[in-house]
Amino acid sequence: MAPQLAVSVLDYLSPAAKAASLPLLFPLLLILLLLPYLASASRSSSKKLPPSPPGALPLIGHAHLVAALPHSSFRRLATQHPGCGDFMTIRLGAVPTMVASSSRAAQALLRTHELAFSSRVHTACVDVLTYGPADVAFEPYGERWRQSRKLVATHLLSATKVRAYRAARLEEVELVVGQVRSAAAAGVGVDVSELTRKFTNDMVCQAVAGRAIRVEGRDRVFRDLINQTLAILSGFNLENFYPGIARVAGSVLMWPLRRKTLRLRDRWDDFLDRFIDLRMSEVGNNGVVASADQDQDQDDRDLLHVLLSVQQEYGLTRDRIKGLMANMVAAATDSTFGVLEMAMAELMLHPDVMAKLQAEVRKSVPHGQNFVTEDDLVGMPYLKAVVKETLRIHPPTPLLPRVSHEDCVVDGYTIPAGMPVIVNAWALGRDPTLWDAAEEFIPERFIDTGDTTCPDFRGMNFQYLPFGSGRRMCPGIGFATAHIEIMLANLMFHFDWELPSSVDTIDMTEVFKLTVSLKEKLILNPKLRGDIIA
Ligand code: HEM
Repeated sequence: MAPQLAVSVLDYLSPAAKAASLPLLFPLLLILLLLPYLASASRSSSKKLPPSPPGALPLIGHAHLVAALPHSSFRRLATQHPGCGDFMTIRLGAVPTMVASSSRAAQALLRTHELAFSSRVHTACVDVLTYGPADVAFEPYGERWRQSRKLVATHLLSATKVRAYRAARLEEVELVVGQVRSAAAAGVGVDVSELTRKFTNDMVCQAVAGRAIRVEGRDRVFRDLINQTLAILSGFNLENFYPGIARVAGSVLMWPLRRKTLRLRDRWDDFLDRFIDLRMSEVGNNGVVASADQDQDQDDRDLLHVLLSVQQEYGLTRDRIKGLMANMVAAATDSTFGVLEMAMAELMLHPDVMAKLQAEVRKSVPHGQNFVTEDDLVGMPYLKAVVKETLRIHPPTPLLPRVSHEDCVVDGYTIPAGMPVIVNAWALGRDPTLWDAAEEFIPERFIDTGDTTCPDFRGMNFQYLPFGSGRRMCPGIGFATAHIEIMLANLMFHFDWELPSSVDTIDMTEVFKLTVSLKEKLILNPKLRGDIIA
């Protein structure tokens, strides 16, 4: 979904192939490019689509107007052009895409016509990397998606399961605090981005595949696979912009990307198969894992164990098990870590907010206790407000990608089946008509004062959708917030934080790879509180 939109189609060829084939390729490409463009333009002209901002060029449409941060470009186009504020049609290559930028538009799509927009676009690359798709995130809406979603919601992400991991979470937090403490003692900086990313990745991997994931650096392999998967999914893909050409000349033009994707999928296979085989040999019993009813200690079971135990009952193929495992780790890691990174960056930019948060955390922990536990979090409304404000101003998944699976009339516009639809959740969180001082970081807006109602992020407030809304909304809210809150609280409890002497301020430049994170690593100097028991 996250396109390097301005990339030329020719970038797909190797330098040698490019040189040899340019004279022949160019006219051919031009014809091929024009055909689907004209065909789709004439098809869509018979429907009344939302207005388009001016400036579309033949062949590439609005792609040149969409920069590296598409959420920001979409908002600029929506606010600058009259009539585009709610819905607009952006043409990316040959593909018309509807973008919804207001709370009213989000509500129309995600509540009034929710069912019609409850699928996602998937391409051949997505299918290869998601085993079908056989995961939760890309699987089209239907019976199989419902079954997969129920499996992960019950056996990985339910409140009971999230609670069951609280001891493991605290153990991981202690490891991180130990590392930061060593850095503080040595007077050196720590890479907060790396620490929080590793913390999230380790916890997610453990919940999905058990503690053995950490043996011999397997968690690092998992992370590398995810990084490469996100790079492919967020990079330029001819199929996303010129599906007609991809169909006609796909085998030639898409070969380099396809080869890269297949190689990556082989690495996923190698990794996940070994893991599944190992688990089956460990449980013995001819590889038959105890069923949910037979298993005494159900809360502690990781997702792989559960999937193997219900494999026969649900008719799960091995590929589907692999798709679900990979999907959970990929969906959970960067989004959750992104909030921790951005929260720490905003706190550094707002020392008054950091001081207020530290005061709340430090006073809520009983005297003599040397870590914040999850029981202590109950008395920390400001911590929760800081997390919510971070999610408002920096939602890690800024765009909600959907596709219409039937023709649908929305607000007088006819959206044809198969049209990609994007809700710009980032724009909603920064809409000045919905939020006072919308661009400012003010956690107080999320403190419930009794006379105002604070927006909640559970998908019913259409001005604030960091986790999406409707049946495709994020199932990992409880899992994510549990990790973010306990880690942030402990970072505030144990340490004071300073910028390295070589730096004046935090560089908030973002990069977008389906999720958003800081472009530069967040390096900070921790100072250990004098009064804390080591
Ligand atoms: C702060 C952290 C997170 C944020 C901000 C976030 C945000 C989102 C958003 C915006 C969506 C798309 C929703 C829509 O289309 O309406 C989504 C989907 C999803 N998220 Fe999260 N997420 C986070 C953490 C997690 C975690 C921890 C997990 C799992 C352990 C997870 C699993 C998923 C899955 C499986 C989907 C696809 C759901 C579907 O299509 O049915 N997410 N997330």
